[in-house]
Parts: sequence; C-alpha cells; structure tokens
Amino acid sequence: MIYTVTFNPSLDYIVRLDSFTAGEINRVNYEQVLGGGKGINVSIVLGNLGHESTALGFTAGFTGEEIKRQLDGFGVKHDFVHLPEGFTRINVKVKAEKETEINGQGPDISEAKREELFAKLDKLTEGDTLVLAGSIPKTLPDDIYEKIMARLEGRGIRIIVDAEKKLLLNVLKYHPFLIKPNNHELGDMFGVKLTTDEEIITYAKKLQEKGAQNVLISMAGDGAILLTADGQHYKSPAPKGKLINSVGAGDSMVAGFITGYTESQGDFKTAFHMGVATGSASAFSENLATRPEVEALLKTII
Ligand SMILES: Nc1ncnc2c1ncn2[C@@H]1O[C@H](COP(=O)(O)OP(=O)(O)OP(=O)(O)O)[C@@H](O)[C@H]1O
Ligand SMILES: O=P(O)(O)OC[C@@]1(O)O[C@H](CO)[C@@H](O)[C@@H]1O
Repeated sequence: MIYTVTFNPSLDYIVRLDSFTAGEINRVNYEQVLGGGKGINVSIVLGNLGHESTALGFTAGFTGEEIKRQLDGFGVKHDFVHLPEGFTRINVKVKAEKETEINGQGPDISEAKREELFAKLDKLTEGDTLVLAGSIPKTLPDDIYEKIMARLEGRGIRIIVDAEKKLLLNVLKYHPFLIKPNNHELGDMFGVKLTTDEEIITYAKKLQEKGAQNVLISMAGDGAILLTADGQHYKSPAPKGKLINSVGAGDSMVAGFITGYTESQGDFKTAFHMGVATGSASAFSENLATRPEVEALLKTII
C-alpha cells in the first residue's frame, strides 16, 4: 500500500493575469481552487495513473473540508488527523509576466495531534511505500520527518522524501529510498549555484554519501537526472510542450516514478522515464496529469 503524508496541506488559489503590479488592485482573468500540498498532489496523480494510496496528514477548518471533498471526488482515500482549531492554509499562485507564490503558514499542531498521526504510521507494514512531502507548519520542530523515519526504521518500508533543505538533509542518515530535490534546492543545500549536469551530479552524489539511496534531481523545463544506489545515472530532457501550470509538476514526477517502479517491478529507467513524462504532463495541463496525457509524452522520450 502507498501512503502519502502532507503535514501542511493547502487549497491552491491559482490566478492568471495579463500583468501584475505590486501595490495596486490587480484583476484576474482566470481563477481555480485546487486541493493541494505535495503529498496530496502525489496521491491525486497516483490515482490518475491507476494506483491506490491513502493521503495522511492534518486538516482543519472549511479549507480542510474542501480538500477532503475534492479527494473524495477523485476517489482518493484519505485519513487525516482533524485539528479542532485554525484552518488549512490557502496558497496563492499568481501567474502573470512572472510566477509569484504566497504560501500560507498553516495551523498549529499540538503534540497530542502529532501522536495521532504517528499512531496511524505505526500501522504501516513491510513492503508499504511512504511519501513524506512538503513543508511543515512553523509550530512543528524541523526534525519531525527525522522522527518519523527513526520510528519506522528497520520495518521494510520504502520511504520517499520531497522536502527542502534542513528537513531533507536531516533524514538522509535514515537512508530514504528516494529523494527529489530540484536543481535549485540541491544548490541551496550546499550554498552553491549549480549550472552544469556535471556539477549537479557531483552534488547529488554528496546526498548519497550522506545516506540517500536514489536521488532524483528535477530541473523543470530542462528535464531530470537520476542517480541510483548502484552507481548508475540517467539523464532525460523534458518533453516539448506548452507550459500551462507547473504547480505540482515535481509531485507528479514522484507519483510517476512510483508508478513506473511498481509496474516494472523495480526497473529504475522505466520509473525515471515515467516520472519525467508525468511531471511534464502536469506542467502542460491546467490540472494534474492523467494517464493518457502521460502515455502520450512517454512515447516522445523513450
Ligand atoms: N516547463 C516545463 N516543460 C517541460 N517539463 C516540465 C516543465 N516544468 C516541469 N516539468 C517537468 O516536471 C518535472 C518536475 O518539475 P520541477 O523541476 O519544476 O519540480 P519542482 O520544482 O519540484 O516543482 P513543484 O514544486 O512546482 O511541484 C521536470 O523534471 C519535468 O519533467
Ligand atoms: O509550502 P510547501 O509545502 O513547500 O509547498 C506547498 C505547495 O506549493 O506545493 C504544492 C506543489 O508542489 C502545492 O500544491 C502547494 O501549494
């Protein structure tokens, strides 16, 4: 069974404007409200690709209810811990000449509520896949992913982590099966700006030296690079197409990777290509990728 954890889900309010000027009234010409947060996006795309998962995490208030309603609409199973106060954040994604994001902070999560999530995670069994993805609300300590991995260590659970900086670096000692920073996040972790593939591979290897098994570096329109635990590396350009909405492209890539890995019984090249095709299919669509969209792009990269 596949589980995703989103500590800080969001309702993504995606707006388009011809131009955006800070400090003035701006009027949009397109708007959409999508339930999101990285793990939730992974669950939605897994569902679109034909794989069942359960979305875990914390929800609160009317925004949390809307996320659950949308997941029900997609047929995605969920088992969130309900927070009695506050509301699941609203993240604003402004698409004008440039893309601007305003991501909310998220509700308080008490120690007791944290334990409720841990109790759900304690039920995972050997062979399960767990995706830990996205930021954590400010009220949580930044060793929370680490704590989860320590608790699940040695239980045969395949753990995938998609998070930034310290959250990610802290878990490497628990040997996550896969991590997926983008090229900018990889550079930020080491305080460098990475421009060439060679530089990216060098720094991705440093993450393996710190404990990660497989490292998938996404590079938006420039495709991706995968370094596997057995010392191989693969590079793929991104398929060609019109960028419509890149929100969730990285999460879609993770869902595509899991799908390819599962369906090929562990072939990394297949998983990698499926990941790239799924990321791009989401980037080329208003909504998250569907299976027919992914299959069409897959043909162009293999
Ligand atoms: N402009 C684009 N053109 C083609 N493919 C894209 C584009 N942007 C993203 N993708 C696809 O999606 C994958 C993941 O994108 P990206 O590197 O932007 O992830 P990310 O930074 O984690 O994104 P996000 O945080 O928005 O989910 C890329 O490796 C590529 O396959
Ligand atoms: O603030 P975080 O948790 O880092 O990112 C949250 C977020 O930007 O990630 C998803 C896209 O990957 C969106 O659905 C959501 O708004």
